[in-house]
Amino acid sequence: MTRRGDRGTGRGPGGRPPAAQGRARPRRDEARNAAYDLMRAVDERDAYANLLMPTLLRQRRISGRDAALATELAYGTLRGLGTYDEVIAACSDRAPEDVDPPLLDAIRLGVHQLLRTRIPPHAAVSATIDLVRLRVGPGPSRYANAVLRKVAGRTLEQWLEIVAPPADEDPIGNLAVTHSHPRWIVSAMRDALGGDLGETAALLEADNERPRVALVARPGRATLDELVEAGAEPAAYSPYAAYLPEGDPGSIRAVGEARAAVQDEASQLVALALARVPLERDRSWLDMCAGPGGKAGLLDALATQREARLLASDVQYHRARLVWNATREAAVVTADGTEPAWRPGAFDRVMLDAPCTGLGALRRRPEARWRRDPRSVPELTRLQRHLLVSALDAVRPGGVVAYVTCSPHLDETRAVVGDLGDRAETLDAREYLPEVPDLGDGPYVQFWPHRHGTDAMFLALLRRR
Ligand SMILES: C[S@@+](CC[C@H](N)C(=O)[O-])C[C@H]1O[C@@H](n2cnc3c(N)ncnc32)[C@H](O)[C@@H]1O
Repeated sequence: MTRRGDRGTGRGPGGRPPAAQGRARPRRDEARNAAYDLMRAVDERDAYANLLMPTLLRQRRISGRDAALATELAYGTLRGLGTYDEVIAACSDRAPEDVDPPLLDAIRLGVHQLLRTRIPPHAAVSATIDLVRLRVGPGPSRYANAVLRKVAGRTLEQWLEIVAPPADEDPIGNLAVTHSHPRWIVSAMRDALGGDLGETAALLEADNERPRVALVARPGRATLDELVEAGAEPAAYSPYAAYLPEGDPGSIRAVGEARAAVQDEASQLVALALARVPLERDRSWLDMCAGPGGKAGLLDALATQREARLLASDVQYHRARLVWNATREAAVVTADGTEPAWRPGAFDRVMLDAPCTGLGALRRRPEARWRRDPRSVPELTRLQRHLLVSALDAVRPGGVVAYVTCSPHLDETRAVVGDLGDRAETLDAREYLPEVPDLGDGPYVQFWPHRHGTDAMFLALLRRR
């Protein structure tokens, strides 16, 4: 990382301190410095913003409004940088990719403040210039100043009129720039939404919102009332879900004791749908890709209530350990689902929550959309098909497999479950979630952030013939 002094001495020509050049000594703003450090860690070390931010705030003892500001600035800038780079390009004689990354990140932070926050423009510019002087150097601050002053001359809407391709000529490009998503993701979302561009725009907008914190009360181990007493509000669909408007979920007793947990509502509902399919024999369940254990935690609780047993497995040891912590009665193993460690036909129900691009959870990981690579899709779909064949081998004839992805990409969803021949009967999964509206045309279920306030999770229920 470029540190103060790497690029400049902090002193003006002739050894004069910067204050002597007509500008006061730059002020160190803790919130903006934390946001900036987070962005640099994402760029340089492939850090996960949502994992690093709480640590960074704790280490620096940043709390309250400053913590909220640092988080908003960092996450908002990471989400919005597709739009911001187009604006920066229009205000500079250098393309963003030719700007030194530490300087570019600082300018992006400034653009975010100017175009998407209520911070007064003069404060946004001067705070950013201070940040550049402190962290990048006095020379680059002149360039940053020139760019930001141009950016400040227009609103976001006015800039979009200039920098976004016209919607009638290039609808995907228009949505990509307007809502700050890579083009290939916009195309994939549009396809999954049946070509509806208006709905695609609503989805992309929802991806730019921070998701609410959803909790699950694992049945038989915690109650919704317990979560409500701790300040949560019952959710719309899942009988086990509540949303926590504020506060640290870890401080809720039931969460601390693993009787409840943080879990997206759609994740709860796909597990519930699998458990709801009526079966004559119902003793033995498998969660094939269980780490870190969100769905396994709920399946384990549901299985225990009806005296069935769950085997939870993951190919990675450290993820299997997390499953161990999330479950109480389940047997947990480290195993590759494509090379089964179990007898064929041993299970009545199998959950296959397959590794995927995660395009359905972009709300949660501000930088994820820029990290995903469309070239990873064919490799993932090969693995998904392989795991699905294995899941169908693992379930007994008449038993049921839930194929789940946290991605609505058609290659990972319909294309994987659509060519099973006569190995399996596809059930209408919507019938097992009657409380949830707008799940699509069936027989599959597709959750959406803009429709349900959940991740964009896909579910197919397949009964082995
Ligand atoms: C989408 S995540 C599962 C999330 C989990 N079901 C939950 O609700 O918390 C996919 C998991 O599949 C695991 N995985 C990837 N390849 C696998 C394989 N060949 N066999 C078993 N697990 C695999 C990954 O380690 C990852 O933990």
